[in-house]
Amino acid sequence: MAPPEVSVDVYTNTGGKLSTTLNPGYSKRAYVTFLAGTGDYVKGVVGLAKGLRKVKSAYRLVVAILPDVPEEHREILRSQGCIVHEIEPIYPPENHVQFAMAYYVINYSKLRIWNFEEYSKMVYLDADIQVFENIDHLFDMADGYFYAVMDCFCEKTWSHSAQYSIGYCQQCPEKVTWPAEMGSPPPLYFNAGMFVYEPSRLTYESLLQTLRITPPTPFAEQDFLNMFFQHKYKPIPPIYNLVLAMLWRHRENIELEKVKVVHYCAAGSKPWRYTGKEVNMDREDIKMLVAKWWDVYNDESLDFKAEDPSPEGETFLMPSIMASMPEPEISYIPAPSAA
Ligand SMILES: O=c1ccn([C@@H]2O[C@H](COP(=O)(O)OP(=O)(O)O[C@H]3O[C@H](CO)[C@H](O)[C@H](O)[C@H]3O)[C@@H](O)[C@H]2O)c(=O)[nH]1
Ligand SMILES: O[C@H]1[C@H](O)[C@@H](O)[C@H](O)[C@@H](O)[C@H]1O
Ligand SMILES: [Mn+2]
Repeated sequence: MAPPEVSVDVYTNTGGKLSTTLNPGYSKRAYVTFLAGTGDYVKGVVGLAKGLRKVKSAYRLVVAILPDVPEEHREILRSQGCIVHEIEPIYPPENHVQFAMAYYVINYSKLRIWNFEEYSKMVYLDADIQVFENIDHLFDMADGYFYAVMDCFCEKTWSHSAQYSIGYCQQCPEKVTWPAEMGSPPPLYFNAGMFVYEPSRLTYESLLQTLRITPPTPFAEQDFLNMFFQHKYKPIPPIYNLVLAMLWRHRENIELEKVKVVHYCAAGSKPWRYTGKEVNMDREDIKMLVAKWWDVYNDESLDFKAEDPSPEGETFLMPSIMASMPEPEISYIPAPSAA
């Protein structure tokens, strides 16, 4: 049976409030990011909030913050229209593991976002991500899966892995094939800087319980989520999370002009720390993408204004329109053959 239509207040990312008759399901969507510490990642979140506004996203940005984020930074985020949601840190079980980056340990706290049950569907985005085109259609994909973009194993951060020492990457599995004597190739592995998921108390509890018996590994919660959602994972095209190393490792897999979401994760590429000195950082495409991030960040017209009326042509999808919409065009990347 169809859910009842009720009148609800919907706050849009552009600051408007739409009081209208809707299927309540559509108001229960939001973007979510994560912020820890007193450092400069807060700039990334501000940039992201402004980026989502620029592309006229219909949904708010929730920021899951650890207790160590200073009040001053929380205030900046609220003044940019973000919903600030404090979470408790999560620590993995004790183990002597070397994380690919020492600070990755804090990322286990991200698991708390499965407890945000006031939302039925969320799109998680790292603070070092920028959205250059509207991706609201990702919320319309079928429930019951975990959607994310396949990662690349070619950078030095992967040097601890078998993939790296063999020279195997799932982005070009035919180039260096997985040695038969090592069994079947590893399952598809996603980058956990961007994903589409459904908050659920049951899943949340299962995540925490599983973590208790799972020793930490170099890519922290990214490895953990890959293991946990292995059978629910559906790859989406790299335009939804351009891991920058793809530009010099697998250029043939990327249509740069079609990219909607850029992930400034390569060493030296965080726009707010960018110097251009690190390896690959003097590339023209990188300079262009860093400049594009700054354009959004510095654009005062994108600052949140609480009194703004909802703009005309807001891309808010009414159920009746939704019904006549074609399915979003997602061409799933085929899995590499197990042979
Ligand atoms: O001091 C910090 C460090 C990190 N973060 C948050 O944690 C996220 C993850 O950190 P990075 O973006 O620096 O990490 P990478 O993109 O290099 O790492 C990748 O691997 C990580 C393994 O823990 C995570 O899965 C992450 O989402 C994934 O993109 C940041 O975007 C930001 O949201 C902070 O708030 N403050
Ligand atoms: O999974 C990792 C991780 O996201 C790193 O931050 C990034 O630099 C690597 O390229 C990627 O493969
Ligand atoms: Mn990141």
